[in-house]
Amino acid sequence: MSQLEVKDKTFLITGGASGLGAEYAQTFLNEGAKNVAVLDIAEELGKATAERLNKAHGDKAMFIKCDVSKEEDITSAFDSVLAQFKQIDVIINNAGVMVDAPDMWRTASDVNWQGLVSLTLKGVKYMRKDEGGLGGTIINIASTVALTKSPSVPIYSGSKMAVLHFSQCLAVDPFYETTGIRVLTLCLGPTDTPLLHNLEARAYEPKIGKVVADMVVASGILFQKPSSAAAVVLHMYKNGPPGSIWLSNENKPAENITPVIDRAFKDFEKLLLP
Ligand SMILES: NC(=O)C1=CN([C@@H]2O[C@H](COP(=O)(O)OP(=O)(O)OC[C@H]3O[C@@H](n4cnc5c(N)ncnc54)[C@H](O)[C@@H]3O)[C@@H](O)[C@H]2O)C=CC1
Ligand SMILES: CCCCCC(=O)/C=C/C=C\C/C=C\C/C=C\CCCC(=O)O
Repeated sequence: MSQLEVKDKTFLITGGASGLGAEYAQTFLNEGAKNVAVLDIAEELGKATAERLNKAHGDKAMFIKCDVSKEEDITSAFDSVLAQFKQIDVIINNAGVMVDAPDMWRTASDVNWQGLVSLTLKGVKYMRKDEGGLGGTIINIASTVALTKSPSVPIYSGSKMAVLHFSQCLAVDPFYETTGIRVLTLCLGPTDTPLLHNLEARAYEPKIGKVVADMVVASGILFQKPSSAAAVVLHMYKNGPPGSIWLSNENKPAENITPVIDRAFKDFEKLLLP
């Protein structure tokens, strides 16, 4: 597969006001993206990010306040991006929160899971070539916690496993041949953003949160640079075959882990199929 162009493409990035979403916006504009729409619940931050991007890149960015846990926000944000930029070629479903605490887990699950599903379905409907669209790319952000067991944040981890499995099921052949839409998934390892601050308060139970927070400090686990994650997303966008799953961990280059995941599923199939 030849490399896909970033030039002339319009990106919609959720959770793009700060953290990794803002890093992805910057990276794709640096690569010549035509436009970037930043959707986020954080209004002041989002406006400031769009202003900064516009200063550096000449009015190519827009901010739209959008809470991805709210269906009506997603619909109206999607329509606003189309009204302003006339097209959407790439959706990065990046918005995510890690809070399994009793008063927050439902809202967090709506953001991490339902919001991502909703925007993916909206993107598919709009982009699909078999219904008059131009095709495109949808990048869904999962996590390495979808591949390992994290007892302190089981709800967050479950939502990331759901993201991974939803994306791979959606992409099964002949999805790409039919729609012209590449669905790509990123399993992201620990990356230095506010998501990993204040770990103690994020567990489903305070006692466990303390244990994890202490363990992370004691183990000296590497939080990779946001720029490493962005480089992987750029690589995936340019080179990722439809349905592929990628790893970004410890500042290493992009690794296509589709064969590893497929092998595991083949083992399940051996158990389950006649
Ligand atoms: N930082 C890390 O170690 C890892 C992050 N990830 C995933 O990467 C994605 C981005 O995470 P970070 O940038 O690290 O987090 P972050 O906390 O630094 O930034 C998250 C962004 O999402 C926005 N957001 C929160 N709730 C929202 C909502 N309801 N609607 C729209 N936007 C909302 C926030 O305002 C913020 O701008 C998330 O999906 C996260 O789960 C995955 C694995 C590791
Ligand atoms: C605390 C889990 C942080 C999850 C953030 C994420 O999406 C991906 C992180 C990848 C690795 C974990 C990073 C730091 C945590 C280190 C040990 C976790 C132990 C998990 C647990 O006990 O639940």
